[in-house]
Amino acid sequence: MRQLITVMAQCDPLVGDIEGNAVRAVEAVREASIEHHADVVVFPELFLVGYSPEDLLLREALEARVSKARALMASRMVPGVLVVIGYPGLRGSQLYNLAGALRDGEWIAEYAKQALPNYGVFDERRYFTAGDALCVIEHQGVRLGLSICEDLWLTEPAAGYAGQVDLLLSLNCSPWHLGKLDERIAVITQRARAISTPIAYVHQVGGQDDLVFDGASFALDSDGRIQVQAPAWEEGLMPLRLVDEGSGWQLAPGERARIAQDEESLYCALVVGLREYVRKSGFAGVVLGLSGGIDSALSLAVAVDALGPERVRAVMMPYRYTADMSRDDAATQAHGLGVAFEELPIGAAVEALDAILGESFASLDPPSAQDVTEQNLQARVRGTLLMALANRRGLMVLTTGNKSEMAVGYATLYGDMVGGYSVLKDLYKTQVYGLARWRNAQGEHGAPVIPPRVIERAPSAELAEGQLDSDSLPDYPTLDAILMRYIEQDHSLEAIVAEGFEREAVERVVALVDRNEFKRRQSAPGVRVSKRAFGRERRYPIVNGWKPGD
Ligand SMILES: Nc1ncnc2c1ncn2[C@@H]1O[C@H](COP(=O)(O)OP(=O)(O)OC[C@H]2O[C@@H]([n+]3cccc(C(=O)O)c3)[C@H](O)[C@@H]2O)[C@@H](O)[C@H]1O
Ligand SMILES: Nc1ncnc2c1ncn2[C@@H]1O[C@H](COP(=O)(O)OP(=O)(O)OP(=O)(O)O)[C@@H](O)[C@H]1O
Ligand SMILES: NC(=O)CC[C@H](N)C(=O)O
Repeated sequence: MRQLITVMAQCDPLVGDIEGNAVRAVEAVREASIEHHADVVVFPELFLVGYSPEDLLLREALEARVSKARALMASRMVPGVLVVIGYPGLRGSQLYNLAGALRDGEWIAEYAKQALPNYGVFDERRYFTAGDALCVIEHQGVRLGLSICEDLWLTEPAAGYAGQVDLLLSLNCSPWHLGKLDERIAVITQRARAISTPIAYVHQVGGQDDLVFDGASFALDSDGRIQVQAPAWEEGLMPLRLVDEGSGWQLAPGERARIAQDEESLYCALVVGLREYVRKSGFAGVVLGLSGGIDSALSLAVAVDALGPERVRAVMMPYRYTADMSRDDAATQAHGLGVAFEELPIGAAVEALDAILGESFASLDPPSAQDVTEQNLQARVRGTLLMALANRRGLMVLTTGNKSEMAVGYATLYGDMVGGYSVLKDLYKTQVYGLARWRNAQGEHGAPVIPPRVIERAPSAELAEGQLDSDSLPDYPTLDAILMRYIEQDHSLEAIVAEGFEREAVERVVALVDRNEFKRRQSAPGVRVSKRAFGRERRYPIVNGWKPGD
């Protein structure tokens, strides 16, 4: 019997650290060779520069740095092992998204990605020229074909490999959103069947700005059945075996890791997104305002799971509208999770600002019931204090807004919107509730990490006496149902009304969404978990005269 061991290197590069990523690759090849007796080691798409490098791809020094990194890899390779890795490369005057093959100190073949995605979060045509040729490498008697991510999402160009290769190596960076893994597996399964060839789907893991990559690399046999499945959300080397018992090369059954689904994978995405943002940016940790409400409570739970309690600080900043229940719940949660906790009352600061503003406001009519100046001052004092704590301690402020609030502008600019990163940014409020309940159910010995009262009480910004979110917004299930139709599904105002929602509520919500693009543009980045996150995937002009309707 002959066999070929291919190791899928599910690694996490640092975008832009080209030399560092080459060193990471060299170490992974060594480990794959020692631990798994690898004959072939495959890395994800663009691994040397990391995904997505965006306009770093336009830097003049890029080509020289990539060449130096490839030379470094060539000088430190394990003899006899074939390494396939992604990088950008100038060939002639054109930049290509390449997969190169290295063996015994020599780069022996190169494949240029043919299908360049330019939708959703992708902008590859801004940088790359499409390749037009297949690439087959022979290694230890096995014919290996190369392919890069989007190539397999189209019928062509993989079709050309049918009957020509024994295994197709696919290098990928496929940003995660809810349901993505199922979508991905369905597409790649179809491709394996169509060309009747086993496929090794090698995927990046980790986080980069707003994008998260789930790993979960896998290998399919020529009937499209998964024979090897790497774990999601963690780095690792996953071997797969091609065996020939006389009747040709077949993919042998291998390890099959359990893959998290639904809330578990959503929660993992938030944890990985925050952990990698903080680690790669070099912060000592994070600080957040803990209000006794659900958004900051869930953000705190994610932060502790991502960074450990010793790198997280929580601050309760009470004012006259803060209920005792909020103070108690904040303290209970912080102590339960073992994070540093302090109370910084904001009364003196709000009063000082009121006094300074008093003279300027004196000539104006008394504020109307709708005037939010005083409410926003409270939020801005809190934001100022959090930024001061972050400055002095080398921390980053974790901002806690969710997608429902960001959609309708229910947040204060330079107030509760201060912060470097947001874990809930792409989660509707109803999803926040679901995830908080899920996290509580995972507590050790059933102990909730979020006090149940925080989940059960009616949501309030506590910026005015007896204030409830429902005073200014439809209840969250209704708000989210309208928002999901308007934002995720692009339904028009009239179409949403026709689906049975109250016209007045739909008009109000749609107007708020349209009017608050200015606020979203100034909001912190956060983990993308949907197919239609604000920012890259939903780009609207701030100033515009579009009338909502049909
Ligand atoms: N198109 C545009 N382009 C650029 N800037 C624009 C703008 N339209 C308004 N602005 C500016 O923005 C200001 C209004 O924005 P901003 O000052 O933020 O204030 P605003 O949006 O008027 O009020 C904040 C709202 O968020 C609610 N809130 C605050 C804090 C926490 C929570 C919560 O539960 O999470 C809710 C609060 O109850 C209130 O309804 C305007 O005064 C104007 O200066
Ligand atoms: N009393 C407070 N102490 C500390 N932080 C606060 C306080 N009030 C508000 N914040 C911060 O501002 C954010 C916005 O809070 P607010 O209560 O106004 O609305 P929210 O969106 O319902 O959030 P939450 O559900 O966390 O209360 C909070 O998540 C928290 O980070
Ligand atoms: N990097 C890519 O080519 C990714 C595109 C692909 N359809 C995905 O998200 O999986």
